[in-house]
Amino acid sequence: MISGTGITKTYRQRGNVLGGRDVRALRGVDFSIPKGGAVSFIGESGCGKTTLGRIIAGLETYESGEIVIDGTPMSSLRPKRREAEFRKIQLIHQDPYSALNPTRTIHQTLEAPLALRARRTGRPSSWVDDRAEELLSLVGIDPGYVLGRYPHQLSGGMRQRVVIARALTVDPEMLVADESVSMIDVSMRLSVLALLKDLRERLGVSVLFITHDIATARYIGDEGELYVLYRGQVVERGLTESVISGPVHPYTQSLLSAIPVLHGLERPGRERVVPTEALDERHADSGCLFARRCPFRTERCTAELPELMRVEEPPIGGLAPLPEAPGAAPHEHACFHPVRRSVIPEEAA
Ligand SMILES: Nc1ncnc2c1ncn2[C@@H]1O[C@H](COP(=O)(O)OP(=O)(O)OP(=O)(O)O)[C@@H](O)[C@H]1O
Repeated sequence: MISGTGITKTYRQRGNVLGGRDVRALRGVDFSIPKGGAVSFIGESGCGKTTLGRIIAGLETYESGEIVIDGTPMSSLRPKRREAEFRKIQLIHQDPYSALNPTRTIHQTLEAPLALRARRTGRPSSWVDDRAEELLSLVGIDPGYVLGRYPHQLSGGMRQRVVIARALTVDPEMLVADESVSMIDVSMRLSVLALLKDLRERLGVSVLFITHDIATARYIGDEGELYVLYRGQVVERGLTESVISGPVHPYTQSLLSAIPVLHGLERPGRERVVPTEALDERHADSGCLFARRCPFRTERCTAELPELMRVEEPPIGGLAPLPEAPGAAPHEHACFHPVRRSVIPEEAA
């Protein structure tokens, strides 16, 4: 289990000739990713998803808050032990062209981390080759075909699978896939998604998926949880299905309203929400961060910052909430005027 509380991150812009301001990338984010779980972070460009993913993978510093891995707070550990804990979380580089060393064969690429692991765990050196073959088979490629080849001799899809196999060499507990920084094409994207789903089921590894595409989040996390980020704050979270079928925060509703309609088969949701203006980082930092763009804002919204709170029962607005399974993540939102709206495309009559 990997969790975080109150994570904040500011990128300082000292000496910026353009007179830029510090960027508050994360403003006190809490999250919890259960063992074997599927969690997606979504939000538009600049909301802080990549920063959060990199912090969770131990690749970025943060000013305040705490990351806890399997019950151990990371701030309590010395750097070497902390590094070892963060190794349980592997970021999958989504650009398969630059993620692999072009001068090394696939065998060499996998051999280095496996040999280190064999030494640490007292395994015989023959284990290294066996495990390399096993991992390649696990990600769906023929070891005999790829082991002696260099990255440029493989297709993009194969390279992507090798990258995932390399992440698996350390037996991680969690894979972090940041799609927002990826340059992979649609067909490759789908096969990576399917592979991650499969690995989650077969190995029990948890998957954190970072994307701006809500449909992708729905596919990867159909049994998992969805976190919607806006300007460094979680504005809504809960079971993916619950958030997608009954969003209560106007920002989530605006993301869902933008899902394209299948012409002739669907019609737009009846209560689609369109922000009143474009995202602007210079918008005020006081009150609700979405207030300036929200069609439903009131005076309270521009004066006070709403904290995450549980979606109330009985239903708010016209739509009934999904029943919550015992022990399931509660559906929460940060809005003073939560109303369920029918925003996703509906079947055409
Ligand atoms: N190294 C950096 N130095 C300064 N500002 C940064 C740096 N990295 C990110 N930022 C800023 O922090 C904010 C959050 O960035 P981040 O990349 O985490 O967002 P994101 O939601 O992942 O966006 P995208 O989908 O475009 O990758 C943005 O305003 C971004 O410009």
